[in-house]
Amino acid sequence: MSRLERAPRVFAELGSTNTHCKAHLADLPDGAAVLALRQTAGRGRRGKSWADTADSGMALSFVLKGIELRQVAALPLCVGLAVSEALEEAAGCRTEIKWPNDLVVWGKKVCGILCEGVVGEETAAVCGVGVNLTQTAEDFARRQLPHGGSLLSECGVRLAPRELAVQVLAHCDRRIEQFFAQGLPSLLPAYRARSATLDRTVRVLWEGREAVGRAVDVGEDGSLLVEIGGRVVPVCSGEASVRGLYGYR
Ligand SMILES: O=C(O)CCCC[C@@H]1SC[C@@H]2NC(=O)N[C@@H]21
Repeated sequence: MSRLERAPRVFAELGSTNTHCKAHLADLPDGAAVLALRQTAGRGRRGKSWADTADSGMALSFVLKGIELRQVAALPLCVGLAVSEALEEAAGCRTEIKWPNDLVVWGKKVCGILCEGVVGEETAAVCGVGVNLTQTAEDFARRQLPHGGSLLSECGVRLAPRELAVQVLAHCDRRIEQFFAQGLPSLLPAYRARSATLDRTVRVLWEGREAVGRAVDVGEDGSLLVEIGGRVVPVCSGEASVRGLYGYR
């Protein structure tokens, strides 16, 4: 029995699939999935925008109801792993995971994930997945996104959003079931094996301060463990921004 809808509800245009799911949460069942063929006000992490995906990307969100708030913090890693696996299957191209859940190929970001907790009568999460499908290097250069890439520009593969969404939902379903049954620690070996961050020198920015250290592991709660000045410090994704010094943003 699958929890996530296998065939998403398809809209020709939405502002943001995440915003749509949050606004219609009461009417959407647990596991509902929404795909927009064009997104006019896509949202990214840390209040950033996620550019229009008309004909060039996949904008997909799904709803998880009855989730505990503490689980929402670890969910992005689970979804990042699942989408990385889905892209490998669909595009035949290995994506690495930049902690917590940006997916990169050759250091270029091809997918961003935004998981948001919603507190109401019952706690829910809305997870949004944006995949760059067909943009060219020139498109990213024009938009001043030197670290942006697409599955076409980095892997040479042209995928259609509807078909990819079905594969992404199948992989998310499997990993989310594991996440709820066995917890994040059971996913960490597979997550670590795809990490673009571990064993790298990283710059951690939080509350206006900056420190350079080495990313040594991911904790059981999903925090990044960074060795700074001989001490291992857990960094939570909600609190700090982590940038790799080499190879990726
Ligand atoms: O890298 C990021 O900052 C996260 C980007 C998440 C983009 C996706 S596209 C589908 C869903 N709807 C949104 O408005 N955002 C997410």
